This record gives sequence, structure tokens and C-alpha cells, in this order.
Amino acid sequence: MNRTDPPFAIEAEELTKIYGSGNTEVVAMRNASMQVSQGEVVALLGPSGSGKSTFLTAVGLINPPTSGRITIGGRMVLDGSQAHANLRSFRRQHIGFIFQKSNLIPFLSAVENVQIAMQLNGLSKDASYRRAMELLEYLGVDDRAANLPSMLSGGQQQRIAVARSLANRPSVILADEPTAALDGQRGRQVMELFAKVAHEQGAGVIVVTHDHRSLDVFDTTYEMEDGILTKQTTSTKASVV
Ligand SMILES: Nc1ncnc2c1ncn2[C@@H]1O[C@H](COP(=O)(O)OP(=O)(O)OP(=O)(O)O)[C@@H](O)[C@H]1O
Repeated sequence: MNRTDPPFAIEAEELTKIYGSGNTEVVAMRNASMQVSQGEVVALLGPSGSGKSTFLTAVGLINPPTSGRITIGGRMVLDGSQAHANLRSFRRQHIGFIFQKSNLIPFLSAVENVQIAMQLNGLSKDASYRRAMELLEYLGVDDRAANLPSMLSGGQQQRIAVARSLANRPSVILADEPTAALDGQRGRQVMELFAKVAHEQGAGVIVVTHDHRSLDVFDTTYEMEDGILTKQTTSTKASVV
């Protein structure tokens, strides 16, 4: 990389994660490294139990690695177990995370679930409401804004979760099988939305997916197998909406 190049959105260096110890020790991830440029969308593939979630939650500063370094937007935030930032507030400002399950707050309406992410960062109620409604409209669920999560389908809940993850215009978006609860077409739309946000906002995006039909949306594909991460391809890109 040249000195004048912008920093990588995400730089993971030699991440290793060991769960347990002695007889129960599991090395879930071994020296995993990845660089994601600003505006790049990465697919992370691999069989069940291969370490994909371990990698994603490490990069998302949720489940720190046993060793290795994580640099976000040019700032090294984690060196092994040593944090170089307040991880919780750094995560809230810079990282959007979408889990397999939507994890919405059950007693807040759809729009409030999106607003809360912004209000925690100090945005006013009115401003957060406007942006939340804009995002819900973008995702085709604005007519559900007043509903509690329990009144929504799995796919609708997931779209609310996607809106919430985008609310603070994060520089990093991490998604763990975000389209598992969606039908093929809606799943593809969500993937295309990630690509659009990556390109428009210059965010770095990593998506764990099993959906091979949407792989053309991604710039780069990595595969995890037995805790070893390997770069596969830079795909032939489809046009993005
Ligand atoms: N908290 C934990 N304690 C002990 N072992 C764990 C823990 N979390 C994950 N593991 C183990 O680490 C390995 C990697 O798990 P991980 O969840 O990262 O895989 P994955 O590729 O995301 O799987 P899936 O596709 O099924 O979600 C597995 O062998 C798993 O059993």
C-alpha cells in the first residue's frame, strides 16, 4: 500500500482464537488475516463449525481473539487481549453488526429499534426518527414502523435489523448469514443493499453466507475451513442497484 492510499476499512492480522483449555481446548481460528478496502464487499464462506462466526465476532470487537491485531480505518483497536480504544463505544460508532437472528428489542416498535442505535450516539429523537423512517422506507418496511417485532415476519424483522445496522453510517458492516430468514429475491436485495452502502459510504463489508446464488454481488470471496482463512477469488461483478 502507498503512503497516500486511504487506510483499509478493516485489517485483521493473524487472528487466533482458542476456546477452553487442556482437554477441552478448541482452536477455532488460526492466524486468520484479511484486508478489506473502503467500499469493498467480502463474502465469507465455509462449512458449519469452521470458525466464520468466531472471525466475524472478533473483527466486530464482540469476542476478542486470543492473539492477533485488528485495525479499523487505520486505527489499531485491539492487539491480542490489549484494547487500544473503548471497545463498546468504538463498536457503537463505527461497526454495524447483523446477526443470524434479528435481536430486536421486543418492547420497542420497529422504528424505535432503529432510532435507539442513533439515540445512544447522541442524536435527537426527531433526527433519529427521520433517518429511521428513511431507512425503513428504503428497505420496504416503513408501513411496519409502529409494529412490535412480535407482529412482524422473520424477513421483516431482519430488514429492521439491517436498517438498525446502517443507522449510524458505520465504516464497517459485518453480517452473519443475514439472509437466512429471507426468500431468494429478498435475500439478494439485502446483499445488493450492502454493496450499495459499501460503495456509497466507503464502508468495508464482510458477509458470512451460504447463498452461492448471490456471490456475484461480492468483490472478494474468502473461505474458512478448520479455522484457516483463505482468499478465494475476486469475482466478476454484477451491476449493483
Ligand atoms: N464459546 C465457545 N466455546 C467453545 N467452543 C466454541 C465456542 N464458540 C464456538 N466454538 C467452537 O469453535 C469452532 C468454530 O465455531 P464457529 O461458531 O466460529 O463456526 P461457524 O463457521 O460460524 O459455524 P456455523 O456456520 O455453524 O455458524 C467450532 O468447533 C465450535 O464448536
